[in-house]
Amino acid sequence: MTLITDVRLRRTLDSRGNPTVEADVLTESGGFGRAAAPSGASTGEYEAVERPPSEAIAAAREHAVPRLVGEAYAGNQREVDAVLRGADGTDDFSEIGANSAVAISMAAAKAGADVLGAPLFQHLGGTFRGENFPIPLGNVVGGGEHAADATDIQEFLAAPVGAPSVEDAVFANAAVHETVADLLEERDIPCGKGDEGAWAPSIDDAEAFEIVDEAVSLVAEEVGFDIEFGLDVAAAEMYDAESGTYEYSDGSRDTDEQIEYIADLVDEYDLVYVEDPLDENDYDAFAELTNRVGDETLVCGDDLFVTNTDRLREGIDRGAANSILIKPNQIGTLTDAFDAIELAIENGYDPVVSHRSGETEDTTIAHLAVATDAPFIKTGAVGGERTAKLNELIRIADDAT
Ligand SMILES: C=C(OP(=O)(O)O)C(=O)O
Ligand SMILES: [Mg+2]
Repeated sequence: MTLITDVRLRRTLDSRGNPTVEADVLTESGGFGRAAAPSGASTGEYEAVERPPSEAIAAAREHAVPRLVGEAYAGNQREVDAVLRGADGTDDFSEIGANSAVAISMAAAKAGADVLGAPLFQHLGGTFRGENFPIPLGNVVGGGEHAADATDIQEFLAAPVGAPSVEDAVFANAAVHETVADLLEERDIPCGKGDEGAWAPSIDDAEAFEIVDEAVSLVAEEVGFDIEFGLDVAAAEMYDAESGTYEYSDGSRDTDEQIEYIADLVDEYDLVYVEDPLDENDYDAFAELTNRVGDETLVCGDDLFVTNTDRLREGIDRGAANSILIKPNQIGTLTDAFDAIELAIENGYDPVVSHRSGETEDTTIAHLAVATDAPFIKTGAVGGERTAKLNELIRIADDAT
């Protein structure tokens, strides 16, 4: 019944106004799934390859579609994803593009769920999925590669760790976002927004810490539960391999100084989450920082692990980080993302399912997070392509109770 009868691919717009790949998967018994690929700006060196959408679509039509139509079953996700890998024939999806691969993979999952008449999270997670909902990490101030002339640190993320429900958590993050705007206004700091909808003021990181710290405290007091915050440093973007230093607007830090700096920030602001605090090639420095602050905070590898089980295994062996960011398009298929989540959980690493800075209305990651019982999801705080996922989480929670 879930035999794939058609795969349609087209170019659509992402949230940055760039073209992306959208896929429709149709099945024999009338199942339908549609999904679109997101796109990163601060991409990791070891990510699967995103090809220009028109090239990715042409290559997928030539190599993948004929092997799927009339051949593979949308209800069998591992089979669909194995066909995608086989049709591509490379390690990094450089033939059909990880953007075509992930769009087809996610659309097939939705078509499989549609045939069953089950919500996607149920199809992906099965009867024995967990009962928990992820805590959303909401980007409220940012810069780096996501906004010009703003903070060096890419993302300041509200973390409503004490929220009694996913709905309360989502609204708390939006309230922190709004409170940040009030505090900026009080200080006469004009600002626009970055790619993910976070405020992107032209201030230094020290001032951003003050403002976000105050905003989370004010909102926590108002809502009556604990809200902390965390960071995506995206340190690979500021690392200069030649000099071995991290380049900030106000000077450089060598690796030891960077470790010291991050450890001090964790202590000073009780950070609950620190993503990519060090360069993507420096497992040793990640291990050293994890050793120092890993009991107090999540040290998360995004560019470090790129949702890749080989890189995660290396991290586990070396004690680098205690958390992994999961971005399906970094690796190309839902199967690969699932395997990375399972490997993480088996080894005590917290998976954090994540959006990209260039997004679409697609809500697959909300279902993936619930299906796998991931403790966190990072998908912004405001903005249509971000609220698409946040509102889907609220709907899933509503349906599940
Ligand atoms: C979401 C992120 O940004 P991008 O999609 O640009 O990699 C990130 O770095 O975690
Ligand atoms: Mg990141």
